[in-house]
Amino acid sequence: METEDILQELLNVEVELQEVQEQINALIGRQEKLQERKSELKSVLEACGSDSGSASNNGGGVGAVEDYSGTFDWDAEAEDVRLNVFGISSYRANQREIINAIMSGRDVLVIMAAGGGKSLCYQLPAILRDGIALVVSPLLSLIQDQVMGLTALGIPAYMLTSTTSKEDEKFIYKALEKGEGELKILYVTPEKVSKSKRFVSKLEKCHHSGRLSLIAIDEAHCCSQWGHDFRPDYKNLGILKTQFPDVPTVALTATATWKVQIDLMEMLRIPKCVKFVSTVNRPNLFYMVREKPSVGKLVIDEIAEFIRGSYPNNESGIVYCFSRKECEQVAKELRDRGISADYYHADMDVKARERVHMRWSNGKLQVIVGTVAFGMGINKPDVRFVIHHSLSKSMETYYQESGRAGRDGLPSECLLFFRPGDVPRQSSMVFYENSGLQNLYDIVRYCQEKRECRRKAFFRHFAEPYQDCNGMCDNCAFSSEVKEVDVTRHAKSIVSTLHDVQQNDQKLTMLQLVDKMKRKELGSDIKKEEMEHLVIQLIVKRILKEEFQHTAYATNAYVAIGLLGKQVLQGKSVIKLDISGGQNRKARTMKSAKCTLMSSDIENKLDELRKELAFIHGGIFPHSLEKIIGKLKTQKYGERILEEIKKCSKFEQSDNDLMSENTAAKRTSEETKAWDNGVKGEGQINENRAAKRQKTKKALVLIDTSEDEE
Ligand SMILES: Nc1ncnc2c1ncn2[C@@H]1O[C@H](COP(=O)(O)OP(=O)(O)OP(=O)(O)O)[C@@H](O)[C@H]1O
Repeated sequence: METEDILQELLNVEVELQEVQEQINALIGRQEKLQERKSELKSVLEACGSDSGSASNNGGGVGAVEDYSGTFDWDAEAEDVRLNVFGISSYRANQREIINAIMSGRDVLVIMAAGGGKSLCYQLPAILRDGIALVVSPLLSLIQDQVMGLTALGIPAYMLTSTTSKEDEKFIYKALEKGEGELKILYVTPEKVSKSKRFVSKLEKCHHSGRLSLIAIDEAHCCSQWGHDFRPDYKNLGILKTQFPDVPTVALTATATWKVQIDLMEMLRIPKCVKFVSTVNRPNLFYMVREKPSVGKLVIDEIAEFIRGSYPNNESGIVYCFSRKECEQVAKELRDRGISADYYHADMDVKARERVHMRWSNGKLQVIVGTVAFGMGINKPDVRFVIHHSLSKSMETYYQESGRAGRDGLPSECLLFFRPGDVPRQSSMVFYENSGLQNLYDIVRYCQEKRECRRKAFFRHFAEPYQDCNGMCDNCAFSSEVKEVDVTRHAKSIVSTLHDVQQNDQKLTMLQLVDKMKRKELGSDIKKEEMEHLVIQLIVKRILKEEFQHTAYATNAYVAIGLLGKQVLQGKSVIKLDISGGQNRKARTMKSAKCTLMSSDIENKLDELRKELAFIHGGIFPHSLEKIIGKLKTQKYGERILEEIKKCSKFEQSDNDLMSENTAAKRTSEETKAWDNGVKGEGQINENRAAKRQKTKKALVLIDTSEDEE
């Protein structure tokens, strides 16, 4: 054998070995994913076997389900606090059970969708139990909101953060150490626990004298590196359980995949916690995806048209953008089109950000155009639309971001603009994260889906059984003409083109590849945009793959042949591409959708509203009532809700004063029934109302003050 031949064969063997190694890596990755999915499906099966909303015990061994819905010693007192302190007429799903589990001294994990009412689950036991409850929360703004709300309800709540005055700090430390002064709920950031020895030592003293009532960890998904908001200081919170093993710990989050749940239970050292998982479904959100025009100005035209058409009365919304520069540009262009919009991103100084946030919260600004920095801590309940100018980095992030719409339970819209060209921008940011590319490709699949219910993707992602969408997504609400085109020939040509390119030691970006393909005669029977979709689809299916190269200023994404590329070249795969007919996607909005929508959810919402209004009939002032009515008028189902409000509003006096108690006699029979179901007699009810009116007034004063400050 000639030396040259040997060298050639050696080279071939090395190349093949490299290929085999790549395949092994990919298969190991796939194996991990499948293992994870297997466990998720098993837990779904378990959940299906038991009643939904029931508690599962992670202790293993003994019966998997515990019942916290029965009667308990503290029932009457809990009802009393719920009604008289929080002014809440009835529990929502799982709240009572969670409260009972905490009261029973158990560690608890609560997974409840945004706006579901997680705060009450730890705040109510904090009041019932003797001593001080410690709440760890990730953001100052969240803490401030909570403390302000609790203070308005007359609950002694404080925060110990960088903004706390010396005087308050002294008061808090005295309360912890000596039990002096009135302190029931103390909010801190995770940094306080992990970095302040002084604080932890005071906490130890508090515990030592039996006055640490419970520990609540809000936004607990921040513990996990697999979650979407990992915060290193959350990792150290496990010391709380180690130091205070007998104090019930409750971890709360809106979303946690199975992997995140395992991770956070380990981090917080609560392996035997009772788990309450409520559905991730947000039935009031209408999900839709639109093809994003390649010309930037046309995208803004569409966004502006959507806002003007569906939300002409200054209803609040958020537009999420990929970059800071894009935020500023989009906000300006929306303003040029007559929409009151401003931007929010991490590059602004804190004061400027707060100002924008405040104007938006007060309804003085209709739209915030933000990066992901505009995230956790947004408590505005009446956000009617969330628009994604470009795709998020994962299903989980999209669920969170779009979930900022409709926290008040009223119908709201989530619109995502997708174009394949946005994928490499995202992938070059996330490829180094744990499962970053896989997560991105999951949402790409969601965006490219033209038939399947959008909710199905969420249920699949969070390993939950499917629930009816009730026509609340574009794919369910509108019949669409989708053509399935056989593009095997094109796929083969793409792979062989890339093969030639790689042979010549060259690289192509996605757009360069598409251009090259379009120049070939073969590509001419599908449009350029369709070719882009095809390339992205081939990447998601591992026929192609993305490769990344760093320069001094950026990371560039290139397309290469993927694990399954050879199969296509050998003619072993058939590739199909869904192509939409010529429907006008702009006409696809919730307003025009014929959804059979969520009658039961609307009924629940009405019921809650009815009870609430009957309860605070004198506390709602005519101008705020007008505001609610104005907002609801533009809403689907608004008319129904409006009628209900009007029914209740006959109790209102025309001036801003409180209603005289004798008008209570005019309550409708339904409202009377709601009251009869309550625990109190009429005298007590009147007292409740008076208390609630006071609280409402107090809260309004607080809001007014903050507006003045602005
Ligand atoms: N049982 C109930 N009946 C009526 N309103 C309730 C009930 N429980 C909570 N709420 C109200 O629902 C709203 C949302 O509650 P909360 O802020 O606790 O939600 P959350 O689950 O923490 O949401 P997020 O994850 O978005 O912060 C609040 O205005 C709260 O007062």
